[in-house]
Amino acid sequence: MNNERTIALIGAGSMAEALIAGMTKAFCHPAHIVVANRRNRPRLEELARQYGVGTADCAQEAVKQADIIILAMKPKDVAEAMNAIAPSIRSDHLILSLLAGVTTETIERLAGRNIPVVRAMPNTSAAVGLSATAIAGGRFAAKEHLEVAKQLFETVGIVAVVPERDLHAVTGLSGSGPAYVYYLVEAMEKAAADIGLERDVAKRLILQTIIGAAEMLKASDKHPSVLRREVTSPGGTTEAGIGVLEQYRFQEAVVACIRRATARSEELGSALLAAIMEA
Ligand SMILES: NC(=O)C1=CN([C@@H]2O[C@H](COP(=O)(O)OP(=O)(O)OC[C@H]3O[C@@H](n4cnc5c(N)ncnc54)[C@H](OP(=O)(O)O)[C@@H]3O)[C@@H](O)[C@H]2O)C=CC1
Ligand SMILES: O=C(O)[C@@H]1CCC=N1
Repeated sequence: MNNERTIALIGAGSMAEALIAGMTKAFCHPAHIVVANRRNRPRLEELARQYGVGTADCAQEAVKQADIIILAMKPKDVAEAMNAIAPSIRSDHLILSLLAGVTTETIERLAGRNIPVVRAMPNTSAAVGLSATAIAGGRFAAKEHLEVAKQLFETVGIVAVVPERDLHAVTGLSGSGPAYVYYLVEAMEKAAADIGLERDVAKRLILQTIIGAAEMLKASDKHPSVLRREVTSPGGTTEAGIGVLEQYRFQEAVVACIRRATARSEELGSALLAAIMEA
């Protein structure tokens, strides 16, 4: 908790909350965080009550108090938000953008000045200190800015520094990734109900299965296909089950899913840039 910088979070949604939960455990005292949103005042009060963070009546007020500005609104709302805060942005500010698809160049344009921007793609597991985050620096981000971003995101999980062009793929893979796992769990819960297992028992068994498999992947240097084969007895139950997944082209579906999410990140970024250039 040796960070003394004040952080303004602009946006108070799921990702902002995941970061607040993680940062207040390991990065900074809640008094060093000030949160602003567009209009949902009860949401700010809820975050203040739960985490002890400060709140601001508007984004501009939050920015004036801060050393680091974290952009945590949806990509479609960033132009409006940046218009409001641009007059209060100082050259010693560091902007961290969490926005899917939006390039550092777009943020620099919206800021209207040569400002250090670090683009980050965390995921909501930041709330429990287990985010998989990738970061990339913009044109005016020095080594020290990337280092600050790395330190901040390391308090909520692991951090990879990547070339900015890779962030679309990271978004499709690990930014959206927790949702794919939750979707799998939803399906396992439906199946458990279908085959007559009691709900709470099934929930416990599914959770431990997911945690156990993740821990095995972490602890062992075996390829996932080897770990899978170790579960699969010839003529046994797993082989029968995986055969059905193959019929449904499960792996192809996952690859297509991640490709589509990656393409969507590119679309979000280019649509915003086109709108800014037109305005
Ligand atoms: N959710 C996730 O898993 C991840 C999200 N991201 C990125 O994080 C960003 C936020 O996503 P998420 O938390 O899910 O979004 P949410 O919809 O949950 O929250 C968006 C927040 O932005 C606020 N907001 C909107 N417009 C403005 C504005 N003009 N000024 C100030 N605040 C504003 C909203 O306030 P109000 O409610 O008052 O309108 C709301 O608090 C996105 O850009 C997304 O791409 C990145 C990684 C993972
Ligand atoms: O769905 C989204 O657009 C955001 C970005 C990554 C996860 N959620």
